Amino acid sequence: MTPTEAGPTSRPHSWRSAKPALPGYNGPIPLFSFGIAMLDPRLPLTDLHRHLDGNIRPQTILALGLQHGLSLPATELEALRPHVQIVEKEPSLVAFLSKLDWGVKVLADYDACRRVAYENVEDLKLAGIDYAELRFSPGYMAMTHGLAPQGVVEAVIDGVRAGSRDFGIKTNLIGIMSRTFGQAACQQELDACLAHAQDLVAMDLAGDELGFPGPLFESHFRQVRDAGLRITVHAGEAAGADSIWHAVRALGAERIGHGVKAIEDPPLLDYLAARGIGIESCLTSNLQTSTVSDLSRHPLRQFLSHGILACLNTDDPAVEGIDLPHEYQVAAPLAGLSAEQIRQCQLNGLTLAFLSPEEKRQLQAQASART
Ligand SMILES: O=c1[nH]cnc2c1ncn2[C@@H]1O[C@H](CO)[C@@H](O)[C@H]1O
Ligand SMILES: [Zn+2]
Repeated sequence: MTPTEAGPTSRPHSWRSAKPALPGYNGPIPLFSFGIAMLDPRLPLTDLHRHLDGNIRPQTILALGLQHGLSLPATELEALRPHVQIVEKEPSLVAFLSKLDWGVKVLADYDACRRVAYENVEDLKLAGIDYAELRFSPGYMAMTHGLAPQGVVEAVIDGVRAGSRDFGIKTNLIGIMSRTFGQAACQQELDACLAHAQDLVAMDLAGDELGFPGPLFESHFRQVRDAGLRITVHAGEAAGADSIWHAVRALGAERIGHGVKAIEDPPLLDYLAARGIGIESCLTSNLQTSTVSDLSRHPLRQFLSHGILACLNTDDPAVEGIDLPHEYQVAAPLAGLSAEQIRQCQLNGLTLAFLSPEEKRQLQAQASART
């Protein structure tokens, strides 16, 4: 794929699904989402919640499958697509997550991990993103072919660093513990990440929130805090507001991934707003996991009007068949956000980034300088 000149409003690249990936998008799209730029080019565009291992291109899955002689459910792109991309709303988070599996099943060696990490940065460029925090689960990426999680961490660092250099995009990495595989597997992922703590900005907990609740991971996050890494936790997506309370009070989360269920607990809304705890919203993902039944019912606009620092992000863009411009230009208007609230999300992305004040100033200065 050749990198193209892509501004923030460029169309998704051709390997994305040709049509909107969702039943929810077949309805009318508000007129005001056309013709009015929902992205402010004078502000940096950030994606703070983006799984690198949930953004493996379908073509790359095919290519790696062929290269390593693996048997895939299909040998052509269009036939493979329904196995690796959401084509219909899934009934649950766990059903949605199974769509990520083929992407990691083709990671047969460290070069494959390096390749997908590198391509992830090219995708940022194609989407017009200025800064991203790419998160990944080394154990999940390692498990099919018996790779060492620490080797995966090294390959991902290497690939993302090369991509950042070649495509000129600022990135940071967040390590994920995949709760779905239990406490011991998470400890292995944590050990692999902490061996390279200087190359990561934060740790996260992702996967099956209902089956593996936060209290199982308190000792893990004690180690994360001791290592001086920042903390974001997936919470209030499949489980309720209690899961968010636990993430902020017991695990030390400064940001919450999704946090949709906070809307059920007004004192929690007050708490998040008062403490400046960010909510990393991922609108299309929340629709595709059936966390919300319809984007018009998504609580993001209420979070914003409550003064919570919420921002717009992708989650697993290749699996969802979207990228960040779609979230700003289509999903956010469908979720009832005003143009001013959408701009506030863009601002909040910079505020919430795991960057120093000086790095934020630099990103802002670069955006201000473009015409
Ligand atoms: O929306 C999500 N909610 C919870 N966990 C997720 C989501 N998307 C991906 N993962 C999980 O993150 C790890 C890979 O980075 C895997 O554990 C995957 O299941
Ligand atoms: Zn996520």
